[in-house]
Amino acid sequence: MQLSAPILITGASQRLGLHCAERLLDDGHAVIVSYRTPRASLQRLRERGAICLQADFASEAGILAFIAELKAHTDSLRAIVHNAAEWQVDMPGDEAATFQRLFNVHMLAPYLINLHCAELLRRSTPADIVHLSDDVARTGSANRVAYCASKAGLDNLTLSFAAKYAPAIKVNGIAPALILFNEGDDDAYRAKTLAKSALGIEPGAEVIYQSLRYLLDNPYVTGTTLTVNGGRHLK
Ligand SMILES: NC(=O)C1=CN([C@@H]2O[C@H](COP(=O)(O)OP(=O)(O)OC[C@H]3O[C@@H](n4cnc5c(N)ncnc54)[C@H](OP(=O)(O)O)[C@@H]3O)[C@@H](O)[C@H]2O)C=CC1
Ligand SMILES: Nc1nc2c(c(=O)[nH]1)N=C([C@H](O)[C@@H](O)CO)CN2
Repeated sequence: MQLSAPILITGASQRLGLHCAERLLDDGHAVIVSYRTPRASLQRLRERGAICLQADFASEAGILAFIAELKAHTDSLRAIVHNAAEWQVDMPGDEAATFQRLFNVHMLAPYLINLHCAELLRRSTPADIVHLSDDVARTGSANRVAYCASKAGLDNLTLSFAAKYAPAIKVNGIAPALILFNEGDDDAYRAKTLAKSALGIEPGAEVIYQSLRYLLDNPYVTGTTLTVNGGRHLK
């Protein structure tokens, strides 16, 4: 039995986004995902009934084109999960373009999608927006200055949109640290990274779905960013 209006999750062709899309389908939700790069994972999502829409949030035009395509596929939304992100180091010689792209993906896309799609969320009760941020916004980052600043700005969007859309739409964030290593991460990097948290584990994507589930199901939480970082702030 399918539950209410679809949940949109951006950047869900792999890793945390794909896991959350699969788990939302497990829980009976209709799901719409955005992807930038076609992957085999999308076929499985389509077989399970998900709508998969191609989108590149690197430019305003790409964001607005996605919004138009989304509105051609649904007239309501249960939730929007802004998961798409580019974990990019600062690029000497390409600083401005990298900065602009990261701010487009991590701030302009959530900003424009939230503004243009609020009408779709208002047709659902309850309704949620969830921003996937990064615990590194708490501390800053010497080699990912632009990435970190854009995620800190996303945390501020959580506060503003929570105030703007209450009580009809709850707006919250999730700020992870080391949930899932990347394939190219070597043993030295993995050991160094695990040592940064009090709990010292690579938990896997389910801890993010648990956090998302909590935010979707709790009627009394808005303007909050959940820290899911293994206790990094304690070290
Ligand atoms: N994994 C972790 O340990 C941590 C993750 N996070 C945050 O959690 C979220 C999910 O993390 P994770 O699964 O590792 O993310 P990924 O690095 O796998 O990125 C998620 C997706 O974002 C999409 N994306 C990147 N750039 C663009 C763009 N210009 N337009 C549209 N989509 C784009 C990619 O699409 P495609 O592949 O199709 O090109 C990718 O599949 C992110 O917001 C991340 O910052 C925070 C801290 C730790
Ligand atoms: N979009 C992404 N953001 C982040 C990733 C990632 O793989 N994709 N990974 C991390 C790291 O796990 C970091 O938390 C520890 O090294 C951070 N953000």
